[in-house]
Amino acid sequence: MSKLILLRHGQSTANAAGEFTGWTDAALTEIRQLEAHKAARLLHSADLLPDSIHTSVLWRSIHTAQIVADDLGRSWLPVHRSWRLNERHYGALTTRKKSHVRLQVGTHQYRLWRRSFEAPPPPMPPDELENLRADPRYADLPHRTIPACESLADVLTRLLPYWIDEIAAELRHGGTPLVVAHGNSLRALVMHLDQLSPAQVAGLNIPTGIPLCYDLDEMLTSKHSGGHYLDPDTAESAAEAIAAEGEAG
Ligand SMILES: O=C(O)[C@@H](CO)OP(=O)(O)O
Repeated sequence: MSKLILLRHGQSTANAAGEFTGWTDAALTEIRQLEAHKAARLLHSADLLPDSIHTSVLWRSIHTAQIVADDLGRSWLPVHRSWRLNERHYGALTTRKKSHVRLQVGTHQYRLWRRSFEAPPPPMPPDELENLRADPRYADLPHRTIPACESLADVLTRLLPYWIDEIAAELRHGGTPLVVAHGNSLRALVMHLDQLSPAQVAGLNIPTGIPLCYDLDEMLTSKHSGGHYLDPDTAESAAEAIAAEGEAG
């Protein structure tokens, strides 16, 4: 049996401000760095010690992973980074306030953009996309690989090769990888692991800073659908709060 640990980065400044973040870099709020420290404590108490770390190429995932590794006394862990673990590219919604978008386009469209499997948000304007494509962290990628926006289906498509080639390969060799990623890249991964339907994934919200653990058999099938959060009560209320983002007012 293998163990997989998933962790959404600690709450970022953009999360706190109620903005769509996507591929922009947002720092962890000072107070929310505590979430990363708490995640390490939970892992330590559960005796769940990762032997490798996978992050996206976005700061909030990189910084959270570093705090967790340091707190576990495992700063030496091998770290693998990939744009394939990035947050969903929110296109033209990036940096916009969620509540403003909902008021502008209506609740139905807002929810479709935010949580449906198929609906992509409107594309990022060409000049902003050019800037993104010029970012050195994406220098090795063909320009057409950097999208102007992504649906959750697009995220799943770009994430699966990394899951198969890197994370699943490690699990098959008995490793315990810690994947520190984002609300929507983790929704896509959980959808794959738990074989969720598009309707089911629409209701799935991943809280920040609480490790979600999966026990997987040799076929990498989960023993318990949904895995288990190391702090289930907090995870439940935090997931409800995330579902409600942008809905008030
Ligand atoms: O802003 C974003 O990129 C994500 C969270 O990281 O937001 P949401 O939960 O609304 O998909």
